[in-house]
Amino acid sequence: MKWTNQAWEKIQPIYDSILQMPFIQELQNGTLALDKFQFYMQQDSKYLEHYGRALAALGAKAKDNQMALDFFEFGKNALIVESALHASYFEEFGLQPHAEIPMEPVCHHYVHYLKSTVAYDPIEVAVAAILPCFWIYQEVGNYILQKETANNPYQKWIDTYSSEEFAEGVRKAQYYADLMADNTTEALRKQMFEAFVKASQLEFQFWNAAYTNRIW
Ligand SMILES: Cc1ncc(CN)c(N)n1
Repeated sequence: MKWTNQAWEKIQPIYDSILQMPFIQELQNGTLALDKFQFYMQQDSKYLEHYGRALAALGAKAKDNQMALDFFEFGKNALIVESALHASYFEEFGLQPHAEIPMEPVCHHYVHYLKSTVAYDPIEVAVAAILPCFWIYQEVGNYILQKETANNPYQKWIDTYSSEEFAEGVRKAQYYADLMADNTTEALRKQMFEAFVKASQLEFQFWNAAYTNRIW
C-alpha cells in the first residue's frame, strides 16, 4: 500500500472529526458567523505568508531540480492564488490589513512547527508535515461541494479548495511524499507518519481556534 494511503488511514478519525466540527458544518450551510470567519481569514492570511516561505525553503533543500521548482511553485501559489482569495474576503468583509494582525496561539504553533520541521528535520519528514495542508483542504472542499447551499457567502472558499487547479497541487505533493517514503528507511517512514498526524491535528485546531476565539 502506498505511504499516502497508510497515512490517510492514520488520520481518518481526525478527518472525521473535522467534518463534524461546527465551523465546517456551518461553512457548508453558509450560516457560519461572520466574526468566526473573520478570525479564521485573518489568521489564515498570516499562516499563508509563513507557509509559502516554508514551502520555498523545502524546495531549496530538494536534491532534484524538478522537485525544487514544484515546491517553489507551491509557495508562490500560497502567496498569490490563496492570498488573492483572502484579499477578496478582506475587501468584502472590511477586515484589518495583514500587518496589524497578531498571530494567535494555534496559528503561531502551526507555522513554527512547519518552519522548524523544514529547517531541522530530514526532507522526508518535512514533505509529510506540509501534506495535510494540501490534502485535508481538498477533501474538505470536495465534501462541502457535494452538499452545496444556494447563495453561500463562503462559496469562493469552497470553489478554491475543490478546484482542479488545487487538486493538481495535491497530487504532486502526494507524489513526492510517496517517492520520499519509497526511498527511505522504516525509521524515517515512521517519523513521516508522526509529522503527517501532527499537522492534521493542527488543521483541526486551526478551525477550532476560529470557532472558539482562541487568543493569547
Ligand atoms: C491552516 C491552513 N491549512 C491549509 C490551507 C490550505 N493551503 C490553508 N489555507 N490554511
